[in-house]
Amino acid sequence: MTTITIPTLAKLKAEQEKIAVLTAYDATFAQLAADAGVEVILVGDSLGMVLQGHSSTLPVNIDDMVYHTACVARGNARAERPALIMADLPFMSYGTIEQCLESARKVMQAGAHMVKVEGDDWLIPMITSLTRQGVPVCAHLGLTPQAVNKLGGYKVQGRDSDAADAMLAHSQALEAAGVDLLVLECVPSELAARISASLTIPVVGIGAGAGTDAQVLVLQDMLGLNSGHVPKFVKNFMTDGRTVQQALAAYVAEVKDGTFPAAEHGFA
Ligand SMILES: Nc1nc(=O)c2c([nH]1)NC[C@@H]1CN(c3ccc(C(=O)N[C@@H](CCC(=O)O)C(=O)O)cc3)CN21
Ligand SMILES: CC(C)C(=O)C(=O)O
Ligand SMILES: [Mg+2]
Repeated sequence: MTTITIPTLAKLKAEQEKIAVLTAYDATFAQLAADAGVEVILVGDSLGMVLQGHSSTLPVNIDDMVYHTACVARGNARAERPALIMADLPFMSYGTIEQCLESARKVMQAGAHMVKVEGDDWLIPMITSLTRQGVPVCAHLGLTPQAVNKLGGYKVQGRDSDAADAMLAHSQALEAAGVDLLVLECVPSELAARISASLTIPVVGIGAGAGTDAQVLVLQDMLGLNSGHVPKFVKNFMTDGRTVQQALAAYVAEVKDGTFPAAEHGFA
């Protein structure tokens, strides 16, 4: 079997097969995730919270992302069927075209196959440039953790009808600008389903209900390693005496057959 590519993901959406995404930040878990059948590994800037112990993703810098992307790329390469590696561009590393291209160059040269950026319309010049340079892009809408200070907390987004209409319009503009994938985080399930149905590109949900084309969770969260407040969208798969490998396989199976997410993992 060959590595997962952008066209593979588009084909999975077209064939209505759900796509399983997980974060990983190191070689061991990257290989385990790929071997469990995860199609996309996200080297998320959530590593600032999960690995570094910060209370937001803002302290993460591009060198952190390069280091963890390189670790993940080495583990992923040992998998029987490597996943597609997506790397978050961290806070304030993509505000201008020049800075965005330089940040993307660093993570792509470290082994990423795609970059992810948080934001709406304002990203279009950066997306256009990345796309022209051959860099696949994932956009991230809804709860965008890098904007936590503006949003006033980790809260569900797009609840009123104006915000919902704006999110749909932004997602369509981002697709038209060339993005290959879209993450929707903490968005009412009905809105996320409406956006997913209106786009050709796959939509990845986290706290966005069962109507998206793909699901993502933070690896530690789905292994039950969460401390403190556990977000509503998290499900612990490390149950029933499972090994880590079995928990990862259960996650992939439940995403594929639609068992996860259940209604209780989404927002109205
Ligand atoms: N371990 C971990 N898991 C994540 O999913 C995650 C991170 N870290 N770090 C970066 C962001 C931050 N995320 C978060 C953090 C908290 C909530 C949360 O508590 N949400 C409330 C919703 C409140 C409302 O109704 O508006 C919840 O109860 O789920 C959501 C996303 C998602 N990301
Ligand atoms: C939660 C996902 C979507 C993310 O951006 C991250 O892990 O950083
Ligand atoms: Mg992130």
